[in-house]
Amino acid sequence: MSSEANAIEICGISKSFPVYERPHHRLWQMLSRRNKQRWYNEFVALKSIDFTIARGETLGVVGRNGSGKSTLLQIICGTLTPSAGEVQVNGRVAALLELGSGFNPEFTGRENVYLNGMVLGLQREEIDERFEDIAAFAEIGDFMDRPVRTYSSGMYVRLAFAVAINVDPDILIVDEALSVGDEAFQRKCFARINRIRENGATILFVSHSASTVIELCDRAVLLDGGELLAVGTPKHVVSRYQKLLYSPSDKVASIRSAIKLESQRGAGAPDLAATQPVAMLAPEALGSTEQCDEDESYLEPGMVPKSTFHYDPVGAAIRDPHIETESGRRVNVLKVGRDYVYTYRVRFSQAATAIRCGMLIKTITGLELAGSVTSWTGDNLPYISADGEIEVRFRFRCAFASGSYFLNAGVQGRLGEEEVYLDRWIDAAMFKVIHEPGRLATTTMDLDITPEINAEGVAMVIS
Ligand SMILES: Nc1ncnc2c1ncn2[C@@H]1O[C@H](COP(=O)(O)OP(=O)(O)OP(=O)(O)O)[C@@H](O)[C@H]1O
Repeated sequence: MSSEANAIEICGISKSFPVYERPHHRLWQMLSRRNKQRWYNEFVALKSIDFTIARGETLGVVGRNGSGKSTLLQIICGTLTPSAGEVQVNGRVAALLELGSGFNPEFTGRENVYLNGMVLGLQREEIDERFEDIAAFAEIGDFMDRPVRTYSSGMYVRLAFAVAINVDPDILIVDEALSVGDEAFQRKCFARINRIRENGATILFVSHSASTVIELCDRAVLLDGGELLAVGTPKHVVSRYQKLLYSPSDKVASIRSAIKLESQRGAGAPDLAATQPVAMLAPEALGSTEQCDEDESYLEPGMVPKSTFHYDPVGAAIRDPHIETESGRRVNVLKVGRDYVYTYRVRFSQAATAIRCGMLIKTITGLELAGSVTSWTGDNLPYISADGEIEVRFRFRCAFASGSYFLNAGVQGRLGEEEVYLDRWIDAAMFKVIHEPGRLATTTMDLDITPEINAEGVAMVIS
């Protein structure tokens, strides 16, 4: 099956794991090999995956948690054996899989660099030559001569990345590793990945970040429940991934089948070589997915922040912070360009004066994007009695590009002479904005900017 034009050929790969209901069943299984009794159930993590990756291609792998991405990458790297099927890998693979793999924790960074380099096929002298570059890229200073078990996760990734990119890989596999480490380091890594890519290497990139996949990859695949659901341009695949991710749970099954059907119809045989043009899919194939598109916005009940921090309240309590449509329907998956209301109630247990209520919208990294207060001085809410309750409403236009956002809520006021926070919640609520094909915003804010190109005196509006 092998073709030299392909870096990786994956043919009918399946992978099952034994799952034991009770820990001692594993032991019983070992002891009962001869009498053929089975003490485990099989969990199928990958089901008949077929695709090829051309040399020099950058492929994004997206999918919900547990969809089989890491399992697939581990099979490609050779650290897991498939239960069925074949993988053909042409070239030297350097992989950055999840933290904890690759290095021996008892050895120093330096020793691990040599070990890793040799595993990846370099001679000791070659590693000697590259060692300074590796150390300079990793920026871990004296930690290079300390055992890796003493490293922070950021240091670990720095060193692992420094090794992986300095062994001249033919194939570089990156599994979300870049999400650890500070932004400056992440930028440096992306710049280096781009250089590796320009030099003709093949890159496999697993990411949950839509914008990264769209920016970095030539093509993408969507895995779901161990199945290859879609293959195509990054934008196309990411939009299908986001539909799955953000759809209400009762619609997931129909959206999943629509995507699958669309792939079968539009893309033909499942073996999609990179050279094969990506079919643009028939609109009717999406069926219920289009129906979901027509919903302006909806509520994903399980989508609540896990980072909520509630300061001790003094004299008032914020209740039920949430977003709703103007007609009062609760939502947390929003559409760009539409108006919404962020609202909460405040119940006072002490009388307060000069009351000001506030809100703040932040990105996932904590970058503050927009905020508002009901007034700067509190003069529009001069007094509330001890048993009073108010409703606070902040109407806003969703001017954010696709992604996740977090909301704070806070109430300030005077108890006697002193101005204090009466109640304050960090990450009180969250929302997501769905990616909409055709929108051209490139960063966090989507201000509906209309680009225009003037060519030879003729004005063209880009639509
Ligand atoms: N050794 C194992 N034994 C049993 N089940 C496993 C094993 N390894 C993985 N799985 C299961 O296989 C499925 C796919 O796992 P995998 O780690 O490949 O998913 P993923 O797409 O990488 O997920 P995530 O985005 O959360 O990292 C999951 O349901 C996982 O629980």
